[in-house]
Formats: sequence, structure tokens, C-alpha cells
Amino acid sequence: MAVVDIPGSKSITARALFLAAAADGVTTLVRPLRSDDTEGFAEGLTRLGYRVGRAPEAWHVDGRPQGPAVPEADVHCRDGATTARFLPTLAAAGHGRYRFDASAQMRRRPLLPLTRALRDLGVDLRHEETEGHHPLRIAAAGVAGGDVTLDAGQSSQYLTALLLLGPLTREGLRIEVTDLVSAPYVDITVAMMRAFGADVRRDGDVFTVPPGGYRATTYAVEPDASTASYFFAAAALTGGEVTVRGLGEEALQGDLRFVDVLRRMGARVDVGRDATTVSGTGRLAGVTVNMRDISDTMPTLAAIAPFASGPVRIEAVANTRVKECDRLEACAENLRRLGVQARTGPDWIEIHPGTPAPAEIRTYGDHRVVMSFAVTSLRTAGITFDDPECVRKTFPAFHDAFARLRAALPA
Ligand SMILES: O=C(O)C1=C[C@@H](OP(=O)(O)O)[C@@H](O)[C@H](O)C1
Ligand SMILES: C=C(OP(=O)(O)O)C(=O)O
Repeated sequence: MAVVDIPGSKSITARALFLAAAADGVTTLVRPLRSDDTEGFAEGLTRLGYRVGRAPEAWHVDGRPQGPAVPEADVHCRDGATTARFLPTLAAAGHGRYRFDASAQMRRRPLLPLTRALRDLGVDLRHEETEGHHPLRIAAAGVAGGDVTLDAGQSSQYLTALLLLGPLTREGLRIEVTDLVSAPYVDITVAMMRAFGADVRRDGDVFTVPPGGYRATTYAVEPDASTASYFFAAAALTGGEVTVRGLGEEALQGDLRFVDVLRRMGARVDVGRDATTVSGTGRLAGVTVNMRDISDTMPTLAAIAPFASGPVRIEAVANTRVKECDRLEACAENLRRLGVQARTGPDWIEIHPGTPAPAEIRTYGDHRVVMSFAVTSLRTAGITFDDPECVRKTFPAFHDAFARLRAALPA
């Protein structure tokens, strides 16, 4: 039996940094995630003139409701889509000239529906090279607010960015959403905005956010539920038992629902008040599952799928093609490298039972490809990675933590 402490949620840390920066007063973030994505977010805030103190257990942010403290800044968002989509939106509410760029990987990822919506709201925003991609420049002069229509069918982060902006506008925002993927992430956003003193109303597809800003607070960051999926999958695969502390009934993150998929496949699952336990039963059934709400866990399921007694089909995950890499193709390609049959369609992947053979996994710089196939390696000797350290994006100490887990699970 293993009891695991998982690092803080990337999504919650990123939102908390935005909210803290925009709030009136000093916010304390307890147990934030320390990883490339969140350090990059904090670094971006520092570039914009915010004071962010990063002590080991807690981060302290001096909020500035009036916006960035510097009239000009050049911000590098690294690989983080939360940074690359939320920070320009925060800057737009201030006054100054700001340039944002990102890594080659993040430059390939889209953000046009968001930048279009910001322009519709009167923001002077220009893409420097390719329309809808980083790098971009903003001549910020505050945002009046008003009505805007948004297609968030490719990424919920566009909607999160606009919602976070709402209280910082002069008149508030009314956002009509025509499509929405990864919906539980929007629930995280709304819950956290409320924790920072803002009001959000939802009536079907319409979100209304009145003006009024945010209040500083002390905010404790939950463990990351997407990261926890590798540890839960490991229990289901090996017949071991894994308890993740700090993720229970009250968890904000939709990705905790991954345990329901494991339960359908045959694992025993107990979601308690403040912890979740998965026990493998030796049974792993095939399953057809719609993962539109929890697609960060698609690679986790794909990586244990060959060990199921029947085919595993994962549907409604077209958006995973515009993540750190094209995850549908990366998963299928790597499964085939292991000698497992896998097929993909526009928004699905189907994996057949098989016995994975040793191979090198092509990671495409995607942390989730590494962490997912590390689970496969619990039952397949000789799996290596061309870039194992890309886990730094969300979990720099993953390999040590996973080695400890391996030692605690049935061989
Ligand atoms: O808002 C967030 O923090 C996130 C939303 C999801 O992205 P999409 O909405 O682009 O699917 C998720 O995949 C990502 O890891 C984090
Ligand atoms: C898609 C991911 O990250 P982001 O979109 O925040 O870069 C992820 O962590 O799986």
C-alpha cells in the first residue's frame, strides 16, 4: 500500500497567481506547484512589475488592481498555455505596451478565439508573425467591457482568461459561449474567482461577470489531479493500492473523475473526504469512454489500455491534438512502437489488448507522454524515453516519486 503526496495543481496555481496579482492586497498561496509552467507564470508576473515572493512552502503576491507596474515589458511564457493565454489577458486590463512570446512548442498552439474576443472588446492586440499565435503585442489601455461571443470548443482556457478579466473591466462582461471543451476547468475558475471576492453568474451558455475587482486572500492549492492519474493508474494496473492525500469529495478538479474510468474497468475506488484510494483487483476490462471533460488523462488511459482484456476506445478528444504535441498521434505511435495495435480518428483512439515489448518512447517534449508510459513500464521492462526530463513542465521530481511508488507496488 502506498500513500502519496502529489505536488500542487498547475491549473489552480496559475489561476491563483492571476487572481493574486489582480487583487487588492497581499495574497499568500499555500503549497503552490513549483514547476516550469508555474515558475514561468510567476516570472512573467515579475516581468510585468508585480512583486512575487517565492518561499519554499508559500508564495506571496502583492496585488495591483490597476494592472502591471511597468509601462513596457517583454514576457516569455515558456511552454505554459495557462501563462500564454492568461497573462496577456491580465496585461490588457492595465496600461502599457507589452510583448509576449513563448517556446517553439507553445508558439504552435492556438489562441485566436481569445485574441479575437479581446479585440472585439477593444483591446489593441497584434500578432507579430502568425495570426492567432505567439508572439503578440498589446498596447493596453484598460478594458471597458460589454458583450462578447466566444467559441471555446478547442480550449476552455479562452473562456477562463475572459472570465478572470471580467471583474477588471469598467462595465463587466457578458460572455456567450458557443461551444466548450474541458468544462470542469471553467468550474475551477468560477470557484476560485468567488474565493477572491468576485461574482460570476451562469445562465446556460451565458456567463455574466460584474465589475468590482478581487480581494486578496490566503489560498491553499490542492494536489494536482491530472498528476494523480498516473499513480491511480499504477494501482489499477499492478493490483496494488494507492492513496492520494488531499484529493477527496470536495476537490475542485474534474480530472479526479479519472478514477471513475478505472472503477468501470474493474478497480476498487474510494473517494473519501480528503483522500482518494484506488486498489487494483487483477481485473482490467476494456471500456469506451468519452473524455471531453478530462482529456489530460487520455494518455494515462491509453498507456494502460494494452493490459485490458478488451479494446479501449477513448472518444471526444480532438482538443488533445493541440496540446504540447498531437497527443492522439503520439499515443498511437508509441503504442505501435511497443508492438500494440492502436488506431486513431479525428477525435478518438482505439487500443487493442497486447503485450508491450521494450522500446524507446518518443516524447515530443510532452510531460504527459513520459508520465503515462512510465505507468506502462511498471509491467514492461526496457521502456526508455528520448526526453525524460520534459516532466519539468508540471512535475520536476516525477521520476524519483515514481521510483518510490514502483518499490511500494506488487512486482
Ligand atoms: O485551464 C486550465 O488550467 C487547463 C485546461 C485544459 O486545457 P483545454 O481547455 O485547452 O483543454 C487542460 O488540458 C490544461 O492542462 C489546463
Ligand atoms: C495541456 C496541458 O497544459 P497547458 O494547456 O496548460 O499547457 C497539460 O498539462 O496537459
